[in-house]
Amino acid sequence: MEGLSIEGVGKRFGDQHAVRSLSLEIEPGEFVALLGPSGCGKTTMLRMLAGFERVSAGRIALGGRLWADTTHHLPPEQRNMGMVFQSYALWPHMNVADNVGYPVKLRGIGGNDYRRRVREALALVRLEAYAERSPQELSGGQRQRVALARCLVTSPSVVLLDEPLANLDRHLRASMEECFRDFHHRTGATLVYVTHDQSEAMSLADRIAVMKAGELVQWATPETLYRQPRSEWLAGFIGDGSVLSLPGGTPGQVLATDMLMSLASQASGAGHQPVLVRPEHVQLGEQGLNARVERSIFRGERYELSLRLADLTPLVAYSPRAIAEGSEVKAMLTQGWCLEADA
Ligand SMILES: Nc1ncnc2c1ncn2[C@@H]1O[C@H](COP(=O)(O)OP(=O)(O)OP(=O)(O)O)[C@@H](O)[C@H]1O
Repeated sequence: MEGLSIEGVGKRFGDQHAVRSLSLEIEPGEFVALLGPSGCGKTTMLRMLAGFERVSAGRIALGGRLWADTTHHLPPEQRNMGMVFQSYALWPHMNVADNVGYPVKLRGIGGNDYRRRVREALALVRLEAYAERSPQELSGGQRQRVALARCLVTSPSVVLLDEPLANLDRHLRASMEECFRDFHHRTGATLVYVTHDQSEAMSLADRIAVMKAGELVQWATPETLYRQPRSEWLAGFIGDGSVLSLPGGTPGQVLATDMLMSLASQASGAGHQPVLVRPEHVQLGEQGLNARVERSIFRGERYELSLRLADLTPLVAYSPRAIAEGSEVKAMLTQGWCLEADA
């Protein structure tokens, strides 16, 4: 298996930079998500990987094989990659088995080899019993599994997925996430998965490239993105939490309780260092900063509280029990993470 290498890749449409100098070294068999808000350039990056768009700068290679640079462009069918779209793109006049077998037929493979490959691909997505059905007779999740089977029937070393769960309801998304995990585990293919849904990216990917306005903001594991997001913008994009402006600390520094409480109690909006405090690092009790409960939302296993500190800074906390809205509480901050301020 070979790694996918993206070096300084850029894409311009006229004057507009859709992607700027993006570099990622993706390990063989890694599950990677490109995550970011609408318009950040993730689909354009995926289309350059697929070979549907040319690169305006940089280079893309799989192992030792050059896929694209500014003078060279390997066409999609020579890249040994498969692609899954949110629209499924199944042929309505073909049954499930014929849809799955189509790419194999295109390669001139027939007979027993053809039938074996289709059977194995359908087994991988657990749809053997649906081989004779037409796509219209399937649910959205089943159609997406057919699209997955069709993509892996040619054993690609790289699979590109463009928001594959966007058309599915919440319940189905959860079970399809399991299907992708299983699919990744069984095939060992390198997966590049585009999504704007941070919880989907966090639960699926080994590493996530977060993009904003065409640029890479951070390339890290889900745990690192959650615990050590680089910037204020990223902290707001990933997970729950509050950002306090404190008069001390430097970006990349962890603040323990004493230091954090000392800075927070002198803050009163005077600080300039953004500090992320996750809800699990806010303890309600006998001591701490004075806060007022503005909203309490029941989340099943806990209550999510929106607090307001005396200097009016909002603070999110969790509580195992209900606390009435309007109550006065005391909040201890047990850990903070210093962020880069947004420009
Ligand atoms: N063919 C094109 N011609 C001109 N501009 C384009 C083209 N394709 C994309 N763009 C622009 O490039 C930017 C990035 O678009 P892209 O589709 O990659 O973003 P995205 O992050 O995938 O967004 P979404 O989640 O909404 O699909 C956008 O501003 C878009 O308008």
